[in-house]
Amino acid sequence: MPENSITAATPTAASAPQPVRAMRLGVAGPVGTGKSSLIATLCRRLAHQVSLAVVTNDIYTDEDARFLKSAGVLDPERIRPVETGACPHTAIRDDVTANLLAAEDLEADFAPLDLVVIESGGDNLTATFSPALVDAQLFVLDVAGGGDVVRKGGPGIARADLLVVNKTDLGPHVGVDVDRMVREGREARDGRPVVALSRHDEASVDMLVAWVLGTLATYRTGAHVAVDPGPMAPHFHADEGHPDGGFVHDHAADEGAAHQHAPAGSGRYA
Ligand SMILES: Nc1nc2c(ncn2[C@@H]2O[C@H](COP(=O)(O)OP(=O)(O)OP(=O)(O)O)[C@@H](O)[C@H]2O)c(=O)[nH]1
Repeated sequence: MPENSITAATPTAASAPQPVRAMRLGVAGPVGTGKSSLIATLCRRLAHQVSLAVVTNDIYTDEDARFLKSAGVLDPERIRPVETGACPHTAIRDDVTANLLAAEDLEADFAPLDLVVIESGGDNLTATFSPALVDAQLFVLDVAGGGDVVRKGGPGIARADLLVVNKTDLGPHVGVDVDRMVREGREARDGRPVVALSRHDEASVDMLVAWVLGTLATYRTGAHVAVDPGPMAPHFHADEGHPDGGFVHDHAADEGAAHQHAPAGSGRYA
C-alpha cells in the first residue's frame, strides 16, 4: 500500500462565533472515481458517532441516492437526491439553490445534524463546489483513470481541502505507480493533504475518517474557513441550437455572482 500520511485538521481556539448548522462536506470528481462508494464507507464508519445526512446529485436520475439507500449504511430518509437536469457543476457552483434547499430540509427534519455530505454528479477536472454551498470539499480521482490524471491539474486537484487518490488496490492491475501518483498529487497542492484510499484497506479508510472528524472538530470551534478552490477553467457546453453545436465559456468573471447557463438547445449562449 502507498505511503500514506495526512494531518487531520486540529481545532484551534477561535474568536469566531461557533457555527449553528451542520458542516457541509462536498465530494466532487470525475465520473466513476468512487464518490458514492466513498460516501457509503464514510456513512458506515461515522453514522454511529455523528448525526449524518447525504444529498446526492445526478443529472437525469436518482441513481446515486438509490445506491446509497440499498447499501443500508444510513437511514434511507436521511438520503435525498437532487436531479440537476444540467451539467453537474451548474448545481454545485453556479446556482446552488436546489442543493441548499435539500441540505436545509435535511437539517430541519433531523435536527440537530452534525454533517451533511453532498455528492456532486460525476463531472470533469474543472468542477468544484461553491463555498456558498459547502464548508469543505474532497476531490476524488482514481488510479484506474491513469497515473497522469493528477498531473493534468485543475482547481479541485490543486486546492480542494483534501485530494483523494482512490482505488489504490487497482494500481498493480492497471500498471499505475500509486506512490508516484500520490507524490505528484502532493507536489501539485503546495502541502495541502492527499489521502491514498482503497475501501479494501482499512488503514486508508482510518485516515479519511480522521481527516473528516478533524475538519468537523475545527468547524465546530468556528475556526474553519471555507475555501473556494477557484473558478472553473474555460469549458465547452453542448447546445444543439448553436451553429457550432455548443460554445466555450469560462467563469473567471463570476466573482461569486449568480451565473446562468442558457437552457440546452435554446441557441442562447451564456
Ligand atoms: N477496486 C476498487 N473499486 C472501487 C473502489 N471504490 C469504488 N470502486 C468501484 O468503482 C466503481 C464506481 O464507483 P462509484 O462509487 O459508483 O463511483 P462514482 O464516482 O460515485 O460514480 P458516478 O456517480 O457515476 O460519477 C464501482 O464499480 C465501485 O464498486 C475501491 O476502493 N477499489
